[in-house]
Amino acid sequence: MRYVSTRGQAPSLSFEEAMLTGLARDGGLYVPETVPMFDRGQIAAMAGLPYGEVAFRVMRPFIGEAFTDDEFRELIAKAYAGFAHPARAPLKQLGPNHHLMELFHGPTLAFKDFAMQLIGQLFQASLERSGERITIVGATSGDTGSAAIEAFRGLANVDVVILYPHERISEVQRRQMTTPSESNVHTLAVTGDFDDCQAALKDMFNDFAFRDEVRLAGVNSINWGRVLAQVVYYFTAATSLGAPHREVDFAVPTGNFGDIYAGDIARRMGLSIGRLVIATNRNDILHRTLQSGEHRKSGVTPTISPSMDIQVSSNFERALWDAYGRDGAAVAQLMDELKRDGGFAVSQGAIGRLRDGFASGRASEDETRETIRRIHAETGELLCPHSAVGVHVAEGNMGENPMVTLATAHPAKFPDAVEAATTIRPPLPTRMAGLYDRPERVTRVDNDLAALQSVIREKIAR
Ligand SMILES: Cc1ncc(COP(=O)(O)O)c(C=O)c1O
Ligand SMILES: N[C@@H](CCOP(=O)(O)O)C(=O)O
Repeated sequence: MRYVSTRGQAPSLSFEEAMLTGLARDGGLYVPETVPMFDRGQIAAMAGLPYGEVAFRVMRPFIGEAFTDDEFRELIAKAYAGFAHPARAPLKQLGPNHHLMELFHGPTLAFKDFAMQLIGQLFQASLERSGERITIVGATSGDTGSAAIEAFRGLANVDVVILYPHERISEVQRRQMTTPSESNVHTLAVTGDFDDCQAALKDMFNDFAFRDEVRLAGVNSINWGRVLAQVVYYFTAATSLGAPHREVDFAVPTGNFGDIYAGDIARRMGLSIGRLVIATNRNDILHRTLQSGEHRKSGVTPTISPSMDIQVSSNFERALWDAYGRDGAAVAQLMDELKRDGGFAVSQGAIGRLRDGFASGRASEDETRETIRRIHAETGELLCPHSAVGVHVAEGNMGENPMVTLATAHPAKFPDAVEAATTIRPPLPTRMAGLYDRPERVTRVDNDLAALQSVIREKIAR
């Protein structure tokens, strides 16, 4: 299995190389050259298997020679051992044809743990073999950062540097990143919004001298390994609801487009997914794109679902690459226009293909709060605001198929929003007791590439 860049100019790589490389050297994202397909029998056989076994079967065809079967099984087992629910990604019924997939039982209470815990294991195994030392730099709107720190803290051959937008994440998210005391963890509060942090991260990857000097690696969903690990739970959910014998729809709270893109990969592997519904908050560039055919940035507006306060949706580039018939030159031109002019018109053919694969909707702040209140009153389930955006949009897109909404974070990560909607303040799980008592460690940095690079050099020179 080889991986190629969405911009067509970087060398193709193996799974392990693509995982350690992060962003391709032409600025593109790595994607598998071909997507392996399962037949109906192989998919039917996954129903009811333990999560780790489905993870092995789904991901194995993508990893090539990087790990033996035994090694890979062991790394998967270690990755999911710390999850608090035996099913890992349990389904709950919300209504007659509507299910919620709870993806927040990992160590940092967000769906990011599914991929980050595994990536942590894969990186460690790979670095132990090579003896290399790397600097992971990540941009976060709150959840990726805490999951990355949890996965990499204390490792001897890794520094992990996280950029988050100052005052634009919840207190729990901030404390998860600023209270770990390990000396290889460095948290930077950057002036600006998540898009600024992600743009700075990509600029660092495109500065080859800096990239090579610090041996830069990335664990945002830029990294194909992140997307791959998120493909698995589409299989566990759909097969438990009758796939491959019937279709299942999914509604996905969406920001950087990594999670829903993983669903698209599952569908291309042969899983009977009907519609993939993009659910956005007021930062609705993806919903507007599907409606109008025009992909155009507007400013990022802070919302009660801060992890989705994103307008430059990194993985949409992967979907465009597919929609433009895998034409790297066309994608490179669109990305230049996005950077230079703030947007571009999607071609007729490409927007048609995107509309065939994806539906979309958005939730206002009031709709999000009302959904949290109503679902709690009707079912007893407390939703985090991101999951509530998903449920609201799912309800407007119900068809014949069962609908699964992805619950992407635990309500206790966003206690203010949940309390405002329900009067209930969701407590943190006991394993996180003490989060409010520990001292915080964070460095304020301006949104300036040279300033960020200089702070990173300082932090890793220990
Ligand atoms: C809680 C939560 N929900 C949804 C999303 C959106 O996921 P994606 O960026 O993969 O679209 C994020 C951030 O990524 C998140 O942290
Ligand atoms: N919402 C994310 C944003 C980064 O997304 P990623 O999937 O590309 O890492 C966050 O919580 O940081």
